[in-house]
Amino acid sequence: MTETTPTPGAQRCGLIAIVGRPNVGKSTLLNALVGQKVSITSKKAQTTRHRITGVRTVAENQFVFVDTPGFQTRHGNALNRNLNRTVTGALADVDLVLLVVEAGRFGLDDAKVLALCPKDKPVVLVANKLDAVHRRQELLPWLKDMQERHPFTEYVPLSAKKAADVERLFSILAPHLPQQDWFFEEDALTDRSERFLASELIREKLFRLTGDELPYSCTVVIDKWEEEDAPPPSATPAKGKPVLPKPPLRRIAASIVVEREAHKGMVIGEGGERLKRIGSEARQELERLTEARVFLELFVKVRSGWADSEEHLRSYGYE
Ligand SMILES: Nc1nc2c(ncn2[C@@H]2O[C@H](COP(=O)(O)OP(=O)(O)OP(=O)(O)O)[C@@H](O)[C@H]2O)c(=O)[nH]1
Repeated sequence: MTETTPTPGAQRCGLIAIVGRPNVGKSTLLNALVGQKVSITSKKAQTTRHRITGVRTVAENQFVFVDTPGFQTRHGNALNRNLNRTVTGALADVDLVLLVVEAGRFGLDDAKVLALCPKDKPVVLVANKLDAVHRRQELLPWLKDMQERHPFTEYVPLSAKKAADVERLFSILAPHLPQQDWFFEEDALTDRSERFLASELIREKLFRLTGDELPYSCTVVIDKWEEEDAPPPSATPAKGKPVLPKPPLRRIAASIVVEREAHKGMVIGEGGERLKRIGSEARQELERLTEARVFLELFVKVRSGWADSEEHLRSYGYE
């Protein structure tokens, strides 16, 4: 929702980090806030590994969202150490932190994320999945308990799946943004490249179509990305037929990197059916998002132990 440019000096703009343990609904909230799919949502925990920025401008306020991965508490391997660094790094330079928890619940994992939140910045408690709370009055003692844990700037029970709740969140957050000029054009949505969107989309299809069988440590690497301009309209068009411009073409090759040979089979599926479906669904969505024709080739590679090696992480861009 963008409106007319306000008078200079009245603009507010700030960086907002969305943090929380895995599976509390951070990606769902971000997607609802920025109004376009920039991050993937999945029933599988820990599917958000990248720092993603979404931008939304409402009246004179520009909200710049930084989606951070859940604070990893269970596994100590290099991948997760890397994630924790991302969380701390993302929080160092923001203006506002949204701590997402599930309404009525606050466990050890949530407490660990709260401990990472900066003490000198406003932290808003977003109590998500309100629709799943059947006895609302039971939330009152819980909210009181939360007040005792941290002097949160605001307490916002909501459901990230309800548009009205999400719009209300903007008006709650706006007064906490610093008064400064916008960082982005009014209609900017994300600073992520199409390449990144492509790998995220493939990953989303991968997890959706493999269900719970596949460990979260699988990743997608874009090996080739070629863009061809739209060809000029073909010679003489048939009489009376309009010449429609052809959309540009993207030639993309990507590898799904799995940890074990057995996982490779899961991704490929019987007779290659599953891999075919992952590719075809990702291609269709990419074509819609980029308004280009997409030629997508998918490969599956086994990279044993990659999640444990800092060196591999660097080569896959998890810095
Ligand atoms: N009932 C209900 N479910 C929700 C709501 N918001 C998110 N979910 C569900 O919670 C699950 C996790 O959502 P995500 O948005 O992927 O969670 P996340 O915190 O980004 O997870 P990680 O990527 O693992 O850190 C999904 O199955 C969502 O559909 C909500 O408001 N109500």
